[in-house]
Amino acid sequence: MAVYTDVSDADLDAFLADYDLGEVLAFKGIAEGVENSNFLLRTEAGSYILTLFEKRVNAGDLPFFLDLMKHLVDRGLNCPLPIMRRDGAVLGELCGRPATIISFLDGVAIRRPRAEHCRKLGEVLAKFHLATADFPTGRPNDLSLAGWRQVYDGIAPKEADAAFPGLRARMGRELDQMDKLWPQNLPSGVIHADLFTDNVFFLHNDVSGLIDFYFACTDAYAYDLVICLNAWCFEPDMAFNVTKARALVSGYQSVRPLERQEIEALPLLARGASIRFLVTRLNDWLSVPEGALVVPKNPQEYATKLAFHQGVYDARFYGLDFD
Ligand SMILES: Nc1ncnc2c1ncn2[C@@H]1O[C@H](COP(=O)(O)OP(=O)(O)OP(=O)(O)O)[C@@H](O)[C@H]1O
Ligand SMILES: N[C@@H](CCO)C(=O)O
Repeated sequence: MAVYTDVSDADLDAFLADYDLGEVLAFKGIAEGVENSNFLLRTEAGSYILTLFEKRVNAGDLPFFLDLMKHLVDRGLNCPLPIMRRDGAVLGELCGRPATIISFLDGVAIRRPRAEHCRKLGEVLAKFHLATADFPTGRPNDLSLAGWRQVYDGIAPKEADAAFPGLRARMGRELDQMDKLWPQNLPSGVIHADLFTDNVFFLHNDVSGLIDFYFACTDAYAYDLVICLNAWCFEPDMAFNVTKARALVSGYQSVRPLERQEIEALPLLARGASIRFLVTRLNDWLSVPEGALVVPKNPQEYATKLAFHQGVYDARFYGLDFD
């Protein structure tokens, strides 16, 4: 359960005094997620999610995320809307953390996606990229090359080697490779950057909404696509499912065709998308704060995905047809 910060009734009442949401009817910590503290909040006015921003989110970036959600809703993409306080602000402070209330989205996250879900995901991802093309601001990706290195450098070698022998050294070699090979100048814009299965809701076999925009940033569109490829197209035994990959990519291309340079860059981007989650997972695995209710995610999964992509020669491995 991702609850890093306990919120007492008195804290909650003081925070809600700035809102027009009526009496609290229910308030409980949410069992999913690893980044922030999330609570389901039901009041006389409706159902909401209360989020306290923890470790990785910079308070200065929050207006970007919250404005982005409003922009996406204006463009017809279903995602949560930040709820305004009486003074018009959408951000406050609770238990010493930046905190916000967003609308609750109906829908179910699919734990074991099938190819048709991957196709729908591809379509909605491309729509997201088109919808953000006129979003007026950007945010550098602080979890790209320099950011991966920074997280990696903060990982204690002894502890890492005790938990996962040899893994840290392999990661170091891959980071050196990425520094040399990372593709530049690909078509870019605002990307979601964390569109895992728990962040995409489905209803009646259609995508009903997207959540969790707190890694959104400016980066290559194709990088967002391979983050999804990693998160959606491997089986629980880590076998790569090319049918799902083909469905994902063709769903994406039905809305936004990839350029040749993007297709050629996919294997390297997929390696980067693997090391990105590998470094944060290994870091988090070794540093669960005392008292936090969280189940850290296993880094080994992304080490296996990285090894797969290191053996990929070109995008045909992902089910793309090109000459
Ligand atoms: N607007 C929403 N409507 C309905 N449920 C939500 C909403 N926002 C969050 N949730 C629920 O809370 C859970 C955790 O939210 P979220 O994914 O934003 O947390 P996180 O800590 O950032 O997690 P992650 O590990 O995916 O980064 C989601 O999996 C979902 O069940
Ligand atoms: N989606 C991330 C956690 C949130 O950043 C992961 O699975 O490692």
